[in-house]
Amino acid sequence: MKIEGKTAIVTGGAQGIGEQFCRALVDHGANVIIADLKKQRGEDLCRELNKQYRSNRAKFIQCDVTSKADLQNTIHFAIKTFGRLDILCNNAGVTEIGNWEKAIEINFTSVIRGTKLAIEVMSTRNGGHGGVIINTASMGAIFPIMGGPVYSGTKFGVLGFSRSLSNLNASDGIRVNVICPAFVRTEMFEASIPNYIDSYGNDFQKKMKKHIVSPVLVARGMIQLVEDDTKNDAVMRVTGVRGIDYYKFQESKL
Ligand SMILES: NC(=O)C1=CN([C@@H]2O[C@H](COP(=O)(O)OP(=O)(O)OC[C@H]3O[C@@H](n4cnc5c(N)ncnc54)[C@H](O)[C@@H]3O)[C@@H](O)[C@H]2O)C=CC1
Ligand SMILES: CC/C=C\C[C@H](O)[C@H](O)/C=C/C=C/C=C\C=C\C(=O)C/C=C\CCC(=O)O
Repeated sequence: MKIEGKTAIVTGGAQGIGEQFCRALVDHGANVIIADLKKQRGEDLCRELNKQYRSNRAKFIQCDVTSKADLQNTIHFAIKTFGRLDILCNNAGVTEIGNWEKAIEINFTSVIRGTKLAIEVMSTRNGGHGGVIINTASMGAIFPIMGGPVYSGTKFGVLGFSRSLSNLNASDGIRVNVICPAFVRTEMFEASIPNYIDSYGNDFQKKMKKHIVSPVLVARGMIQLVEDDTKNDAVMRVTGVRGIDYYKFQESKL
């Protein structure tokens, strides 16, 4: 997909990995809806991007992904503002610390709901332009995480859900891909270090140093998944040891 002129929504776009997704998409000429709970950070990023690119291609909308109405409102805002929706990054996520049920709602249920709502407007069967949906999982969707069993469960869920939509490319013109970053130094990761130390020992930070990746590299991977029309049902890894590569699963026998 040529990104220039297309319209993207990034949930959790106000900071961390999502912020770099928004920066990369605007840099590639997209209109970007920054959807997040964090109004001040989201509006500040929006202002900064529009100033930097002398454009009005970034918009912020306050959105709680656990609210169906907020997700619907975000999608309608994209279409009302830019006339189309081509790219959805279901990126918002939290750790399970303090509220594992909420983590399931945000990391898994909301990714399902956001995907289904976007399909309705993007599908070529409904007069849409087709497009790409990128769901942010984690290397914790490939490897179990002792420090976050529910978190890892939500990411395995995102992986299984997303991979089960591979038929949409042929039927609806929508490619669905998954991005699995390793450790990225963001607020979420910093908050999880005590859990990791409890589970993996005091030398966790030393052991995982080589596994830290930059959010800018994750955004580069996302751009690759959007631009490359051959990428459907792709599971991209973004890791310190291998950089950007693709995880190969055994082919289904069905
Ligand atoms: N940091 C890491 O090591 C890794 C993170 N990930 C995933 O990447 C995604 C982004 O994580 P980070 O940037 O690290 O986290 P972060 O905590 O820095 O940013 C998450 C963003 O999501 C927003 N958010 C949280 N709940 C929300 C809700 N209910 N509605 C709307 N927005 C909401 C937050 O306000 C924040 O702006 C998450 O899905 C996370 O699971 C995946 C692998 C590694
Ligand atoms: C608890 C949630 C807190 C914050 C976010 C998590 O840290 C993040 O989502 C989890 C990351 C988990 C990473 C787990 C393993 C990473 C492994 C590697 O990067 C090694 C890469 C490849 C090894 C296999 C191979 O060499 O082919």
